Amino acid sequence: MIRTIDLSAFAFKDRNDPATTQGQSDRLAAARSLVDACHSLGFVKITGHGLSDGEVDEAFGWLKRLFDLPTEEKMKAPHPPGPMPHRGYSGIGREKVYHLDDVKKLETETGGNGNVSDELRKISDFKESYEIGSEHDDQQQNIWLPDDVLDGFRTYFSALYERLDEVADMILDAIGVGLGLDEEAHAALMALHSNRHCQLRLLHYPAIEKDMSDSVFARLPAHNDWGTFTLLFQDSNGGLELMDPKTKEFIHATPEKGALVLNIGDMLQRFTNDYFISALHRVSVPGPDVIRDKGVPARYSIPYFIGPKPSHTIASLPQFVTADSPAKYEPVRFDEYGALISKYQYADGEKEKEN
Ligand SMILES: O=C(O)CCC(=O)C(=O)O
Ligand SMILES: [Fe+2]
Repeated sequence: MIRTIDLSAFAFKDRNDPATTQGQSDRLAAARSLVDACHSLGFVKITGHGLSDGEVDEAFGWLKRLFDLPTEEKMKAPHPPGPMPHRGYSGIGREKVYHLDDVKKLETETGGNGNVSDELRKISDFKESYEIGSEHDDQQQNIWLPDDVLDGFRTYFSALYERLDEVADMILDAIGVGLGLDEEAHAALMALHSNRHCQLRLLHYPAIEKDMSDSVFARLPAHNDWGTFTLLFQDSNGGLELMDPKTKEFIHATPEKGALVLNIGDMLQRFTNDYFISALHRVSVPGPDVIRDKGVPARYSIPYFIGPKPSHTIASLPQFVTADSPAKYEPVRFDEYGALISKYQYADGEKEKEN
């Protein structure tokens, strides 16, 4: 079962004054539970994060309006070829999500000559997405729909980015408190979050109709997120599954009103030298029998990916490297790591390079 941790002691400082003894002990208890949950599974549900149900419902209202637009309207903000900049709209099946191990295997099998990208796309992802970053990102500019297509879209989502960024900062701070880090280590932890380099992703997995039971497609294959951690809001239809690292079984993240799902990403795994494990997760498609019987409803989700600035080098914190747990990772630059992982995300980028 996925644990649910209430972080209101951190989110509502006015109600839980950190200067008081009660405020201090409430914060410490919540932070320790959070760390404990991240340590044992690598994912957790969080309530009391500061976003009201109304705010979350409003965000999903925007997603519905966005993805209900005709394709030619959505294509007025097209994601460019290649993985960077990772911004704008990607139509159904365009972006491919995969596990790095699958890529390594295919690269070995083909001796680097075969078309890994085509192989990965034999089963395409039945989803469409829209990627948004900070308006102050110095490396990737946002690609917005013109205002006459969806009035207020840009204003709304650039504000939501900033709002989620505050939540991310609060959660990272809580993790530091829960880990009992000293000032220097806490600062190193907080550097795993750059306000200008996070990513807000809007996702729509269309309904799978009964008559589609003969087609083979994925929604989102099992993968790890490569940043620090990810916060995810999902609609009431569910579908997200995360792997328990001990039993290797996938656990369904049952939707819970008011709760977001946090999953640890590769950078926090490396920073903690495996004290936190990056959570393998997926959105699966039920078998043909289920589809034939009743189909699968559409799913909307909003992940927010937290990461450091691209040039930041992530090294394991010395206190996590011990005789019992020797160093497992070389320091790595975040942008170099990301480039390795996202290489085949957009087939057109690879083709462009070949030509
Ligand atoms: O839609 C979901 O629930 C999962 C999204 C996700 O894992 C991703 O975009 O990396
Ligand atoms: Fe993910």
